[in-house]
Amino acid sequence: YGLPQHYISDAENMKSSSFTRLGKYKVSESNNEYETVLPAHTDSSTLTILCQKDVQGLEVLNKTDKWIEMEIPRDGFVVIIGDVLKAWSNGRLHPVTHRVVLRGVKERYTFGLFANAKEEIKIEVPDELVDNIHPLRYRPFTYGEFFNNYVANPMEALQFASI
Ligand SMILES: O=C(O)CCC(=O)C(=O)O
Ligand SMILES: [Fe+2]
Repeated sequence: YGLPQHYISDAENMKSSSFTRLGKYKVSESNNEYETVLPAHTDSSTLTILCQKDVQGLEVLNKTDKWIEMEIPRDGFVVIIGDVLKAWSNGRLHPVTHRVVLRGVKERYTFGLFANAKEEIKIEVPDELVDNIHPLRYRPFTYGEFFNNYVANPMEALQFASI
């Protein structure tokens, strides 16, 4: 996108509050139907990296609003763009809406790395990503400001900073 190869920002300078999470999803024994165990959402991270053990279940929403079942390979990872990276990239990178649906009674385990900036870190579109064809779409904001909006309204979390 025209950025220098090494773009150093505050968030890159380890001022992060990234975390990992081990997830366990289980359906009730009595339920033989498909069950949505994690509702549709986009991530509040900058970037999420996920792997899982054996049981599939991740689904992503495509451009025509169809749910697509992801097949995560045994030793593979899924990389999901978070809302923050959408703003940071001036709208070039797109956070995918995703959910977890279980189709059997076997529990599903996932392990995720959620890359996040600390609350006080400013998310600001680099000048290189703004030009006549790509006018500035998001004003600068702190991660904390974003997160408050995400909690209040997860599906429109970037609205507050949209220009
Ligand atoms: O467990 C998964 O496959 C997805 C988890 C997820 O989307 C999340 O924790 O935000
Ligand atoms: Fe997610």
